[in-house]
Amino acid sequence: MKVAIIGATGYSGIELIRLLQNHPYVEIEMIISGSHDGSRISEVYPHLEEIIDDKLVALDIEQLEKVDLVFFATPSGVSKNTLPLLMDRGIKCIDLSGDFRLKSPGAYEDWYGLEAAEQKYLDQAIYGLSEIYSKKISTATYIANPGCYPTAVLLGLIPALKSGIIDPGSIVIDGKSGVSGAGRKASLGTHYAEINENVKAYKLGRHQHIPEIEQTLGDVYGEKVNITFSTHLIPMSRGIMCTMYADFQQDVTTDEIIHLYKEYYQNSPFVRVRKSGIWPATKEVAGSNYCDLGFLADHRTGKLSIVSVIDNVVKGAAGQAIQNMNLMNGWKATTGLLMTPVYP
Ligand SMILES: NC(=O)C1=CN([C@@H]2O[C@H](COP(=O)(O)OP(=O)(O)OC[C@H]3O[C@@H](n4cnc5c(N)ncnc54)[C@H](OP(=O)(O)O)[C@@H]3O)[C@@H](O)[C@H]2O)C=CC1
Ligand SMILES: CC(=O)N[C@@H](CCC(=O)OP(=O)(O)O)C(=O)O
Repeated sequence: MKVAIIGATGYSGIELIRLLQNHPYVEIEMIISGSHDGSRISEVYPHLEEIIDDKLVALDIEQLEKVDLVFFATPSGVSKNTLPLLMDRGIKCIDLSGDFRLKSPGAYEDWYGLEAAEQKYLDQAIYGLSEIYSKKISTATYIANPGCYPTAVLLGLIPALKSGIIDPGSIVIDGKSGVSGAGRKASLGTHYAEINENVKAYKLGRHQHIPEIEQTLGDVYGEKVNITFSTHLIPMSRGIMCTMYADFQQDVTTDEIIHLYKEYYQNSPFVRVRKSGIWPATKEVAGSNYCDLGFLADHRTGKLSIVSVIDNVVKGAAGQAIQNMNLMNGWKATTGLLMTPVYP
């Protein structure tokens, strides 16, 4: 199958290229770059020298008719204009940005501060949280790939919420991300001296992933769910940890919770559930498509704690996008994605 990548020189684009090198059924036909067209990809990223030397090309919608699927690895605000042109031509797309995740144009405009795509285009995109919506994804033509934090949060919360164990009104999420989550473009907030030996809270109460998480929790629970979500930037390159807290509605033990999650994810090879007392760490998923989960049912406080870790660029972006491409094509979800995490 032939694919194209738009926004290839960003962190998610380059991760798509790395992962697709090992995919048995995919050939990268076009690597599209607005900033470096005419250069070789290995000139922009020397670690690819003698591995992949393709020339970067400028975007040309007509040329995309040659490929079977297009990945958008562009910032929010780009695909909402370009992806509808591909929808009109029936070309399969997976969008890694936030442009097609929210079903309400008003919510997108409120949280992203940008004009939304037309409703008829938003309606065609399926939210690509692979483990939860695999059936819908298998027949989809257009995928809105989830955000990095929502992937970690939703995989951690959904089984407990659906089973009625936790009070949906009591959910508090503490999220921490490595700096690659902010993309490759330099900025004051991600400058070395600002980040090194520092931890910063940011976007409290106004993070664009709040409506995305609430939309999906509401969908699986059947009622509106509001969350408290606090995000922090920490001095590492890759990785997200979300620690979540919620009040019990039922009397359950940690072992019962672990049993529930193991059953829920028994056919989900990328979700790994830790034993009681063992907590997942970001290094344990680095460079891989795994989401690892740990649990504590604390009867002293009446609260459930859930720890969820992913690699933001893999399971939080390029890896999950490839998992979705696999599901869309009827291939095994793990095709090309079974890497052992990089440790240490
Ligand atoms: N980094 C992460 O952990 C995650 C990122 N995402 C989402 O994936 C998308 C890409 O993120 P990421 O790779 O981190 O971002 P980067 O900033 O690293 O890269 C984005 C790339 O998009 C292209 N681009 C930038 N501005 C424009 C523009 N105005 N019009 C068209 N193309 C543009 C550029 O590539 P070129 O010049 O080659 O065209 C740029 O390198 C974003 O929407 C992000 O929110 C989602 C989950 C996790
Ligand atoms: C560390 C950091 O800045 N992370 C980004 C994640 C952005 C992202 O990937 O999300 P969208 O695709 O929804 O834009 C943030 O918190 O906004």
